[in-house]
Amino acid sequence: MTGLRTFRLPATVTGSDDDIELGRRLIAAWQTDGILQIATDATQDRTTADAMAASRRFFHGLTLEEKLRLVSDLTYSGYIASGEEVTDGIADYSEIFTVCKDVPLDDARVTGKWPCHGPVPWPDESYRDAMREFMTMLGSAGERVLRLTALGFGLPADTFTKLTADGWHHMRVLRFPAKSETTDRGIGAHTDYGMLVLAAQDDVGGLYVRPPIEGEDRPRNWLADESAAGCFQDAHGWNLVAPVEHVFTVFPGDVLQFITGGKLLSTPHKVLLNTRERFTMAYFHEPSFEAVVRPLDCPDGDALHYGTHFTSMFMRCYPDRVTTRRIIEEDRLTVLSELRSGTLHS
Ligand SMILES: O=C(O)CCC(=O)C(=O)O
Ligand SMILES: [Fe+2]
Repeated sequence: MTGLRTFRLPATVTGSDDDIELGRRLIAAWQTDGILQIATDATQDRTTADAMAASRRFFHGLTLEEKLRLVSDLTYSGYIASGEEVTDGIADYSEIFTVCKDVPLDDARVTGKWPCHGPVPWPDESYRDAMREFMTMLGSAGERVLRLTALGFGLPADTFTKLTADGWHHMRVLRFPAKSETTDRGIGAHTDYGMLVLAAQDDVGGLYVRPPIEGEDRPRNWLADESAAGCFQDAHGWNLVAPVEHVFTVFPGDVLQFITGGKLLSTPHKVLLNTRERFTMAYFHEPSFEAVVRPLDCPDGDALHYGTHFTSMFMRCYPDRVTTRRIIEEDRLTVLSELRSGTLHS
């Protein structure tokens, strides 16, 4: 795909006429292309390059055995070997390090057996610091994009960011091998789960997105009987996100589709392997784990509990992981139902 729209974010979003106009243009870009680009400056490019270098060092420098030790039965943070993740029941070939909120063992949510809560099994401190800095940078952009988006819809600037205070922001640091004679599957078609996906990729290419298509019904991925996993996988209508320097890409996730009643759609995407290995980092800007989200134009409508959505999606992607098994064995889903009904607080 050529010519994605590229925008420059203001340092702060005050609600000025320029902000409102920019917000409208972001919305229009997503409604046409499903994805847009944010221009980066030299400082941001340096932070991205440092994180990419840490990612290469990790994936290339450690043996498989060393990487496989970086797993936790408390949190989905940590290493995911090629072939371990499944999308729509089919193995993906990405090799991943996932970073979720780094919650210490003595935190009440960990001792209280909240699912998905625990310390990140970092490979080392320099990797941790590079990833944290990159996530903080994208988090700042994510907050501004959400404020602009609210303004673009004619809503108060904090409509979405009210939900992202103490957000369950997380990231997937990915390496894709070169394609083989037997497969070019990277990751199957899916949508991501929260507000926004902000990503930086290297120069190889392999990500495809599906823009909104007139008359095409999109699954509501948060419902137990509707799934975006595998949807439209082999259909026409996918566009390559060509690698471009000095930008990161941004598209909406499931929670924005839910909250806007489908005015913004959670962008389906998939990854094909290329002729060279590929590195990318996808950061997810999310509501807090405890957030209960309601559609803007139907405040009495069904609610979406973000922590429940996150937990179900990760259990679906990693059915055999120790983390999933512990959630089931210790009945940690009961904690989620208590959180949903408001009988439990952090
Ligand atoms: O490889 C990419 O660019 C996107 C990866 C992705 O979709 C994900 O990690 O959820
Ligand atoms: Fe994704």
